[in-house]
Amino acid sequence: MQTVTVLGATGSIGCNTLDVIARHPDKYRVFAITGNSQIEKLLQQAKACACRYVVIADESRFQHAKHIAEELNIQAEILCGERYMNDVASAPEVDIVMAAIVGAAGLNPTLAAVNAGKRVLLANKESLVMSGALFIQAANESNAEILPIDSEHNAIFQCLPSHAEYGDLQGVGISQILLTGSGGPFRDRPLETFSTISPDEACAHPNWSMGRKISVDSATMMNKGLEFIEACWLFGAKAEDITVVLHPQSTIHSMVQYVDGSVIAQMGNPDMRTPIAHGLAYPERIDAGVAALDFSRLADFTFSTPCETRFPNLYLAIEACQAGQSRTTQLNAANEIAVEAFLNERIRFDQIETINKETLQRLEPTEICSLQQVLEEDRNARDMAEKIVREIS
Ligand SMILES: NC(=O)C1=CN([C@@H]2O[C@H](COP(=O)(O)OP(=O)(O)OC[C@H]3O[C@@H](n4cnc5c(N)ncnc54)[C@H](OP(=O)(O)O)[C@@H]3O)[C@@H](O)[C@H]2O)C=CC1
Ligand SMILES: CC(=O)[C@@H](O)[C@H](O)COP(=O)(O)O
Ligand SMILES: [Mn+2]
Repeated sequence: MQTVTVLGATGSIGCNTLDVIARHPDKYRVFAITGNSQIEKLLQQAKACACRYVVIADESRFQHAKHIAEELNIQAEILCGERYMNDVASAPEVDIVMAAIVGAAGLNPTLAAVNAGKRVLLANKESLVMSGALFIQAANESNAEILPIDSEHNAIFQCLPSHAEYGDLQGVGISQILLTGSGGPFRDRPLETFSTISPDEACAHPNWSMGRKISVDSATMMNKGLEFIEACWLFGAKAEDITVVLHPQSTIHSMVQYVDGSVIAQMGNPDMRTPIAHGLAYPERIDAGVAALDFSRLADFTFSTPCETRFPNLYLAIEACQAGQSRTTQLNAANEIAVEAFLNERIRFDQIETINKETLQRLEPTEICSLQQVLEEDRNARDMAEKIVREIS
């Protein structure tokens, strides 16, 4: 029996994780779940999975949560604040931690799990983008097992040879990692209408059902940019080892090309329960509740190169990746502020790029050697991005 903590249980990945776990009561038991604003949903989840602890990030909702827990007769202990999120991510009873908090808020609890040497199912890509070298170093020191949950990285992981050494892709005959992206909802939308895109339109991803922040990132293709950086850290790849390929159907989740001309792809229906089940059970396989791919019903199967004019955020992220850690920390922070400002209708969709680019232009690259420096860089870039939002809105 494996014991699991789910960070970000109320979100899209969190719900899918609890769904897969519930299919295997003989294999997994939930130790703790965490959430932020969706208190009733979180407590209903606690009742259903019979976890020992529930942690609420937002302290202002604690009393309300205790009240509902009493009403629902919930046995779990209700805790509140980041300290307890870190505790349930690192507790000795825990074997596996699903890191599915969205954005920079996920960094500290995810690192707590890494430092405690857990099997970490990494959905929170922002933590690697913010702190890549420190994150990987922490995992090496604690022997934490980082398993990629992001569908592309999970696919790449499945396509790599098991004897691949971190940082030596060429040594096992790999010539390219082919990172696929759908192009989101605006792949074919006339560019001159981008200024009128609404938050709901941006969140309507054609293939995946996801939280609002990552959905907007998919629409700008910043998601693919963050994934480019994430792939570099996860697989010890250099920017020139990775090519982004547009594949609108999201049937192939990514590929690895070898020097002998072979290309190995991982395919499946677009359902995050597949990578989640893979991470939970690795190296075994368990039922994820996902329908088998029906090749007789696959209509199109197409590939192209993403256009820089349509998707400038992707290229901004690749440039930041080449420029080093402080630039990706700054870009991630600016993008979180920009996406939130767009979702709150303070800026237009096409101004997300303006905020991201302008923030990088106004800040200098710095050297990052500690977590404290990561958090300082993140803070500075947020302040700068917020200033620019105020200037243009
Ligand atoms: N959804 C997907 O299919 C995929 C997601 N990912 C990555 O996984 C992560 C989660 O994405 P997704 O599930 O879509 O996001 P959601 O927005 O659906 O869920 C986010 C979760 O984080 C919690 N949360 C939000 N803010 C805070 C905070 N300040 N402190 C603590 N917890 C907080 C939310 O709590 P509450 O809801 O209670 O407010 C919720 O549980 C992201 O990093 C995303 O990039 C990667 C690949 C695919
Ligand atoms: C499901 C998942 O992993 C998302 O990150 C997905 O990749 C989003 O689709 P895009 O390829 O449109 O960004
Ligand atoms: Mn992805």
